[in-house]
Amino acid sequence: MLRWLTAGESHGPALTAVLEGLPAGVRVDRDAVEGALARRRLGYGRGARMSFEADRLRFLGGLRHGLSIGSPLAMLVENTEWAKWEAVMSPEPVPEDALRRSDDVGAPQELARNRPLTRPRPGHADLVGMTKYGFDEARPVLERASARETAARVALGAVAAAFLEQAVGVRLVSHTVSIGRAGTPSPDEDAPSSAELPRPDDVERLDADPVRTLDPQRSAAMVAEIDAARQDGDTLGGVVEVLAWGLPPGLGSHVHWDRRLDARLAAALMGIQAIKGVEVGEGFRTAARRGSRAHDEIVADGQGHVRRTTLRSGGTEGGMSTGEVLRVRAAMKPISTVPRALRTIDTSTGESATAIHQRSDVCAVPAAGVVAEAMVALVLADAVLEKFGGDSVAEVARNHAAYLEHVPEHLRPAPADVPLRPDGGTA
Ligand SMILES: Cc1cc2nc3c(=O)[nH]c(=O)nc-3n(C[C@H](O)[C@H](O)[C@H](O)COP(=O)(O)O)c2cc1C
Ligand SMILES: C=C(O[C@@H]1CC(C(=O)O)=C[C@@H](OP(=O)(O)O)[C@H]1O)C(=O)O
Repeated sequence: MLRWLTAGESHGPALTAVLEGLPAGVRVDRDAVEGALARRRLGYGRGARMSFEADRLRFLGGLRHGLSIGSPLAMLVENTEWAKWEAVMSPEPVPEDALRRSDDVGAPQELARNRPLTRPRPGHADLVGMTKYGFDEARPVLERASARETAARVALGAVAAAFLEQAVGVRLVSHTVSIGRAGTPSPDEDAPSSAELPRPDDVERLDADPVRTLDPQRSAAMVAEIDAARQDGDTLGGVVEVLAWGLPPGLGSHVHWDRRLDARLAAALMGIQAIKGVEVGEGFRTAARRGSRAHDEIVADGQGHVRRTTLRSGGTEGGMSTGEVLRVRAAMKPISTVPRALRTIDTSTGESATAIHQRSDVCAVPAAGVVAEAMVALVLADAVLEKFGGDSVAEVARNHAAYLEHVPEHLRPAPADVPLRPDGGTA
C-alpha cells in the first residue's frame, strides 16, 4: 500500500510531502522532481506569483545516495515568498506590532497584507471554510485551499512516476484538451487512435507549447481565448488528459467498488482544487452513443496478441486496466478569483460587497494537467504495489514479469504503442 500526505500553507514557510510504502531501490533524481515542479509552473495565463517564486526542494528522509530505502520519503518544497509573509503566516505567535495594518487604498504591501479578508470569493473555499471552522476572516481557509499545495503533490507524483518506470516500465504524459470553448471535442468525434495520442517522449514538445498541446491550431485558439478573458477581466477553465503507456492488464478489481481502478483515479483527480468532472476514456460522450460505437472490440492481431480496435474505454473495463493505453480526463472550473469581481457579502457586516481580488491566475489549466499526471502516477503506483507487491524495485519487477509470463500467450495484450492496422492487426 502506498500512502501520501501533504502539509503546508500557500504563504507559509514550506510545503511538506510524505510518501509511505515506497519500495527500496527506486532511483529518485533531484532533476526529475525539480523538472516536474518546473513543469507545473508553466502555462499561458498563470499569474504574477509564478514568475517570481521558485520551488526549492529538499529531501528530508527515505533516500540514501539517491535511492529509496523503504522508509517514508519526506520532501520539503520551500515557498520563496515566505519572507514577505513571515508575520501574517507565522506558525508561532508574533508581537502585535508585527501585524500592523492599513485599510487605506494604496497602503504599502506589508500593511495591506495584514488586512482581514472578509469578502469571500464565490467559487473558492473562503465562505464555507470560515463558517465551518469558525474563523472571522478567510485567510486561514484560503491559505490551505490554495492550489499552491499541488506543488507537494507534483513532487510526490514524480517519485511515483520514477517507481512506475523503473519497476514495470509504465510512463505517463499529460496534455491540455481544451481551454474555455477552444479545443472542445465535438460530441460526434470518435476516440483518437493510439497514433494520434501524445506519448511520454512528447513531453518536451508539450512543455514548449504555451498551453501544453501538440496541435498548433488548437494551441493558438486557446491562447486567444485566454487573451480575450484577460482583457474582459475574466477567468477560464478547461479540460486536461493524462495517458499512461505500458500498463499490464489487471490493475484494480471488479470485485468491490473501492478497488476499482477507475473509481480510484476519479477520486484522486476530483481531489485536485477546481476539478469538477472526470472522464475515463470517452466518458460523457459514450453515454450518447449506441453500444456498437461505444466499446472496444477484441481482436487477435495475427502476431499472437490480443488487441482492441479502438481506445474508447480509456483502458479500463470492470474497474481493471485492460493493458491498452489508459486515458483519463479532468474538467477544471474557471479560476474563482475573478478580476471583474463577483458579488458577495462582507462577513463582518452582512452587507453586500464585491469579492476580494488580489493577483491571480487567469487560467491554470496547463498546470492542472501536470498535477493530474502526478495524481494518476500515485494511484497507479499504489495499484501496481497492490497487484505485484514487493519491498524492492527488483522484487516488484520480478513479480510483474512472472504474472505476465503466466498470462496464456494468446491472451497477452500487444504493447499499447504498437500501431493498430485498420483491419485490427498490428503493423
Ligand atoms: C494549478 C491551479 C492553480 C490555481 N490558481 C488559482 C488562482 O490563482 N486563483 C484562484 O482563485 N484559484 C486558483 N485555483 C483554483 C482554486 O484553488 C479553487 O478554485 C479552489 O480550491 C476552489 O475550488 P474547489 O471548489 O474545487 O475546491 C487554482 C487551481 C489549480 C489546480
Ligand atoms: C502559488 C500557486 O498558485 C496559487 C494558487 C491560488 C489558489 O487560490 O489556488 C492562488 C494564487 O496564489 P496567490 O494568491 O498567492 O497569488 C496562485 O498563485 C502555485 O501554484 O504555486
